[in-house]
Amino acid sequence: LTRPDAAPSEAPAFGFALHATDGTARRGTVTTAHGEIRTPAFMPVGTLGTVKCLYPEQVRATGADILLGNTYHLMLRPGAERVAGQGGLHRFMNWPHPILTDSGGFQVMSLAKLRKITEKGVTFQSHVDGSRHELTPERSLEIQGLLGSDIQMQLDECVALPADRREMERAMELSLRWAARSKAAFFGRRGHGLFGIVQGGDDEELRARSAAGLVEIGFDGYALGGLAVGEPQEVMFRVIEATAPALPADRPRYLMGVGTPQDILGGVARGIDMFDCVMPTRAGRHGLAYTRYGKVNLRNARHADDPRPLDAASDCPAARDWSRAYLHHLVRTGEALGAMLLTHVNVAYYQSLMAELRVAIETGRFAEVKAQIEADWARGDI
Ligand SMILES: CNc1nc2cc3c(=O)[nH]c(N)nc3c(CCO)c2[nH]1
Repeated sequence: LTRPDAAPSEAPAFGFALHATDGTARRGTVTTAHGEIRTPAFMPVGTLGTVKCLYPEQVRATGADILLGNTYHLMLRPGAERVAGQGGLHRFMNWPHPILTDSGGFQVMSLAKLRKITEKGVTFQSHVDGSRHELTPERSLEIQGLLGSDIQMQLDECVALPADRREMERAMELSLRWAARSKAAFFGRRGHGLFGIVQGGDDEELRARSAAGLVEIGFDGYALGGLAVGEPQEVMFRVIEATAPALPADRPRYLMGVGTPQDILGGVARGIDMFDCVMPTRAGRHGLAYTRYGKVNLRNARHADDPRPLDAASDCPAARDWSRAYLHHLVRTGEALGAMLLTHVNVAYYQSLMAELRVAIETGRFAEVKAQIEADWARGDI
């Protein structure tokens, strides 16, 4: 792995290598200035420069190669220039491995107040203190550069579904124009990549136009945006099936904001390489555990006298070394250790799922492993 303080000249060039495919499932490696990412990969979300309730080394020990940070949140607190002054986000949060930052557009639309979208960019009021801010494709990349993230995302406009076709077309075409401005503004230090984001809602023709437009501009990777915004799973899968084949096979494909273990399994099967979702971390803080046999709600009184760990076979200490009775007690009393242990359980489960899928694709057993995973989920936690 590259030293976190590697001088730009020593950093490896940004790249993607495809090692194996099994059907449309892909096994690859993304190379960045701060190290390699084994795909299919799940990125735990570290919105404010922390994966909530976990130490960075715990996150690393679960098998995570890359974290996600957010331009919107970090530009408001503590400020991009301040993070840069502290040596950048890797140093600031003591995570010397790859980081991907989202561009802020999605978070503005879902969090900020008084948002206004123009050709230039988006203006908004902070949800924290009401202060006014502007994000343009150029300023978003300037912020991501100050943070020092290894994979930077273009500023885009994501519309909630269902939406009418004109609205999806307008946002898709604006995002494409912003993609071109992002490419022009991106000063890609060695080992840092810029991803374009496919929009177009649930309309396959709009998605095809967006993908073709992005490929024409040329990016280091391509994200599928505008999904996991309220549409049924089968709509999401249909959009992936229509879009993935239109993207270059030799570039990473990132499905933004996805998802449940079931969404991820279906996304990997359809050719997606990278995922991010707040689900494992957020659920952990709410007493919900993800295990190989499905979800377990530790708030439920049925666990009050259960001496068993969540998963005795897990290599995650939080799933192995404490009883359900104890976890139930911590959740019911609102003890911080409850959120810490269940976040650890969930992030470790998501990483173990990705590791199992990577091996399955390498060994040509993806269909068989997928069926076994789905059978374990159906069996449920007993
Ligand atoms: C939870 N669902 C979700 N859908 C998304 C869709 C988008 C999108 O279309 N564009 C950008 N820039 N980010 C997105 C994000 C944040 C990723 O964590 C999404 N997150």
